[in-house]
Amino acid sequence: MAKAEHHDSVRSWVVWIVSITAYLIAVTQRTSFGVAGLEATDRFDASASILATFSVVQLVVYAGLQIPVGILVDRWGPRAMITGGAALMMVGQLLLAMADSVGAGLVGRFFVGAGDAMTFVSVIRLLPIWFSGYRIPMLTQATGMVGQLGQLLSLIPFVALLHAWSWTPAFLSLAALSVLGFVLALVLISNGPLSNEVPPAPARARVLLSNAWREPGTRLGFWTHFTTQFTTNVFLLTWGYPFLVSGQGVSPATASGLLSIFVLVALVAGPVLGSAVARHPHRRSAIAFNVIGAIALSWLVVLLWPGQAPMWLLVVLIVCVALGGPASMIAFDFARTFNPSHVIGTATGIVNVGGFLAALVTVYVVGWLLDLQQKAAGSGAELYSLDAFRWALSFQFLVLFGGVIGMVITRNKARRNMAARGDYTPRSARGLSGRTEIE
Ligand SMILES: NCCCC[C@H](N)C(=O)NCC(=O)O
Repeated sequence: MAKAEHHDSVRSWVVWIVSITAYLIAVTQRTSFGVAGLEATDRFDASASILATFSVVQLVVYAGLQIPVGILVDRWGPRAMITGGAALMMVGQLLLAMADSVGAGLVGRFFVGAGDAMTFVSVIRLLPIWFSGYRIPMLTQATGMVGQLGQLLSLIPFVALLHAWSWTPAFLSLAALSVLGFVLALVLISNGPLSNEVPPAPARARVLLSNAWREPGTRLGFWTHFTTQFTTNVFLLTWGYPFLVSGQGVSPATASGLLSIFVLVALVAGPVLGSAVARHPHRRSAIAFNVIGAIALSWLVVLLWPGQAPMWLLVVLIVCVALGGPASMIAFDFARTFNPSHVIGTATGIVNVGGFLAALVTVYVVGWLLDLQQKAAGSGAELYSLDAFRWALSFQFLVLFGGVIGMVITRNKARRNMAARGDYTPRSARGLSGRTEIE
């Protein structure tokens, strides 16, 4: 991509800092309900499965809105979407602050999920507007990393507020945080000089979607996100903790320590992968395949290990699974570089469905397989035994395999298209030609 005059300017950095602040706030809103589980159980007089419904509703809303959001980012620009997202999250947290029934709480969580869904894709869309190509892979990684710090805001100050002030004031302060995000985004984010490139009137949604989907590079991004990210989500959102504690016999405190390795790995691996992608854009899918190989191999060894795995092996597993988070950001690079600028939002939305869809399916099927084995073993059988986990978590290999097939097919298709345009040769794939932006 040619460097425009406004690229990498002071204004660019202001827009980026404000937009990642909006994303950080969105991740805080996203993760706030999870850390208030015990208080929510009391407030709504809820069972574990009702509590789980709150997370599922939020994830389904998030994943389901990615494509509409991507299309709207291309039509209205990222600024409207980030400010709109902050407004929706504010409404959602207000409703949650006042809610005293499960139904009212779920409506609040629906709004939070919808506002959250509008943020990340818009922030990623701002990067090629404001920065030159070589900076974008690093900034994409940095965006992902900063966003994850939002989880710390939920874990530390929000939990402290919840304990000191109770439910309503704590959730009202989260609503106030989104007001801050709204005002900052409204005042300081701009769609840039390219904003007048938004394509004109009707049928745009269908056309944008079909243009983005027909591009094999978008589908390569979808499958890359699908395959790299889902094991991280499955581990962090649901099955990691019970697998470690009940399956592997690790103490709850050690399990929490092991889960915090995810943040460490993201902080270290993000810049490494970002600079690798910036220096070797022709190696992007190879980098993703290596991470996927490490995830599959580490799971294979842990699940085949006779008895409980030693601590060093569990650490290796978690490091490999955690690499999936930063590796999944490569998928957005495919969306950006294979599509014309007026379709990048839509393509980014499509890509961002991948990992969340794979995670939703896997979380559900693993739970179903655990239940099934318990039923088959008869009454009194342990739900979370190590052997039950071995079979249930093996479902991940099917998803990994399906994702890799999708990646190989779409990568080959992307290469064929590029070869037809004269943009790809086996030499360029080895990085010897000086051409950039291939997979
Ligand atoms: N450093 C890991 C960040 C992973 C981010 C992830 N790939 C992603 O797709 N995030 C979307 C979001 O809305 O957070």
